[in-house]
Amino acid sequence: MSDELLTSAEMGEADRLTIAAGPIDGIGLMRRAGEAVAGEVLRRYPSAMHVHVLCGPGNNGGDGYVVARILAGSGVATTIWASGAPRPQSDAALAAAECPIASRPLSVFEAEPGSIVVDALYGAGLSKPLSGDAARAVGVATALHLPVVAVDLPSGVSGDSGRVLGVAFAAAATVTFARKKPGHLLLPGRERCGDIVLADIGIGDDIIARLQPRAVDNRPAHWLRDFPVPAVDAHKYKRGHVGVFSGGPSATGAARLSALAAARSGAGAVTVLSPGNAMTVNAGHLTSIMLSKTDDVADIREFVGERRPSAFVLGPGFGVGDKTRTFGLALLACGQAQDAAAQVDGLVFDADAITAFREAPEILFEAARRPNAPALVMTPHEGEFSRLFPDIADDNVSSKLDKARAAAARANAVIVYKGADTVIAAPDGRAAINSNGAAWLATAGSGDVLSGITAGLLAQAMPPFEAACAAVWIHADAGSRFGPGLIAEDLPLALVPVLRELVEARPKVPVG
Ligand SMILES: NC(=O)C1=CN([C@@H]2O[C@H](COP(=O)(O)OP(=O)(O)OC[C@H]3O[C@@H](n4cnc5c(N)ncnc54)[C@H](OP(=O)(O)O)[C@@H]3O)[C@@H](O)[C@H]2O)[C@@H](O)CC1
Ligand SMILES: Nc1ncnc2c1ncn2[C@@H]1O[C@H](COP(=O)(O)OP(=O)(O)O)[C@@H](O)[C@H]1O
Ligand SMILES: [K+]
Repeated sequence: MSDELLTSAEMGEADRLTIAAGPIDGIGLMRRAGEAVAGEVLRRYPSAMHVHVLCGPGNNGGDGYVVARILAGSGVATTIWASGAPRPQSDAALAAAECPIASRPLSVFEAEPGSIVVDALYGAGLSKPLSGDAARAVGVATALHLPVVAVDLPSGVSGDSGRVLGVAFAAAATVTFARKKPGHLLLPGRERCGDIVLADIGIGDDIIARLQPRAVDNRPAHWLRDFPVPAVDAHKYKRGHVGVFSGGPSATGAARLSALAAARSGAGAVTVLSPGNAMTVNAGHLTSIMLSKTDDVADIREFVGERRPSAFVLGPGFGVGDKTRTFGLALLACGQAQDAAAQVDGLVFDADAITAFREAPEILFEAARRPNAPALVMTPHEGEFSRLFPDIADDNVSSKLDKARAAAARANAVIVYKGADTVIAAPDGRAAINSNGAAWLATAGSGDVLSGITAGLLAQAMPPFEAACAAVWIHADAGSRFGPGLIAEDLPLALVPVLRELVEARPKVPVG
C-alpha cells in the first residue's frame, strides 16, 4: 500500500533505515531521486529549449545537481543557479562534484520566456520563510509564467503542514519520493504542487511499515473491507436503524437531507425525530423515511427502547440551546442504561450539536469518555471547530492534521474536520486526509448529507473511524462526479453510482 503519508521526520528515518539496511547508500538514493525528476521533466517538456535548475544548499539541492547532470547529458541546455555550496563531504556535495556544469549564483537568476524551472532549493528541510534570492526567484518564475517542476515539494511549502512559509513556487508538477507528505494534500500546499508524481527510489515497503505511519491519503483501500453489504438473510432492522433529529417547523430540511442520505447509504430504516410542532411539515415531505414525535428525553428513551436504533444524527437545523445539550448528553448516556437492548452504536454530532457545547465543551468530552458511551463522530467545519476547540484552532504552527488529532484525543471522538482538505482523525492517533473532493460540494446542506452518510454506515456496524473516512470519500466522490449545478438535494441520489462501484470492488479487497 502506498497511501501512507510521511512527515519529514519519518521520511528522514526511512532514508536512514534504507541506507543502514544497504546496499543502496545516500548518494544512491539521491541519484535515483534526481533521475526520477529529470525523467519527469523530459516526459512533460520533450522539446524544452532551456531548463534552469535552482539548487539549494541541502539534499534537495543535491537532487537538483543530479537532475542538471542528466538533462545536460540528454542534450538539453541547462543552467544551474545555486544558493550556497553544499556542505563538504555531504551527498549533495558528491552530486555537485559529479555534475559537469558550473553553477551561477541564485542572486543573479534570470530566465527567458518559454524556459522551464526545476525547483531544487528546499524540500523536507525547509526551516524558515523564503526570503532574499529564493523569494526573488519565485517572483521571476511567476512573472514569466514559467512551468516549474518541484523536487519533493515546491520550495516554501511545509511538507508537514502544507503551509506556505513566506512565498512558495506554484509548480506544474511535484516529484516526491517513496510516499506523499501531509503538505502535498493539505491546503494551501496541495494547490502549489500541481500534479504530484510519486517516484520509487528504492525505499522498501518493509522500511515504511517499520515506521508505522499513522496518517494516510483517504482512499477506499483503507476501509473497503469494512464497507457494509446486506447479508442474504437481512431484514430492514438488521441493516441498521438511524434516528435523525429535526429542528422546529421552519428548520426541518436539514434533518430530511441527512435522513435521506442515511437511507441511501444502506441503513435499512430511518426515522426523523421531530418536535411535535414540526410533525405536519415533516410528514408532508417524507415517504420511505419514518417519523416520530420527540419533544423530550423521555421520548428519546422510549424510541431507543422500542425501536432499537443503532445510530443517531443530532445537529443539522436543530438549533443551539439547552435542549440540544440535553439531547446530546442523553444520547451519550444511552450505553449506560441497564437495558442492554438500549445500546446505541454510534452518534454523529454536526452543526448545532457542536456549537451548543461551545460554552462548556468539557461536559461533552466527559460524557464521550465514559465507558460504554456510544462511539461519537463530530463533523465540524472550520467555524464549528474553533468554537469547540478554540485553543487548538488558534495554534498557528500545528497542521490541520495535528489539530484534528488533538481534538479527537481530547473529545474521545472521531473528528471530521471539514473543508476542501477534510481531515478525519481518531482518538488513537490514526488520521486520513481527503483529497477527492471538489468545490461543488460547497453548497448549503452538503454537510447535512455527510452526517447522514456517516450515521448510515455507523448503523450498519462499520467501525467509527472507517465509517467517517468512507462517508467523507463517498460524499466527495458523489459531489465531484455530479459537478456543476450540484445542490444538496442532488447528493443522496448521486451516491448511488459511487456505492455501486464500491460494492462491486469490495470482494476484491483481501480480508485480514
Ligand atoms: N530523506 C530521503 O529519503 C531523501 C531525501 N532527498 C532529498 O533531500 C531533501 C531534504 O534534504 P535536507 O534535509 O538536506 O533539507 P533541504 O530541503 O535540502 O533544506 C536544508 C537546507 O536548506 C536550508 N534552508 C531551509 N529553508 C531555508 C530558507 N527558507 N531559506 C534559506 N535556507 C533554508 C537549511 O538551512 P538551515 O535550516 O540549516 O539554516 C539547509 O541548509 C528532500 O526534500 C529530498 O529532496 C532525496 O535526495 C532522496 C532521499
Ligand atoms: N472547496 C471545497 N472542496 C471540497 N469539499 C468542500 C469544499 N467546500 C466545502 N466542502 C465540503 O462540503 C461540506 C460542507 O459542509 P458544511 O460546511 O457543514 O455545510 P452545510 O452546513 O451547509 O451543510 C463538507 O463536507 C466540506 O468538506
Ligand atoms: K523544492
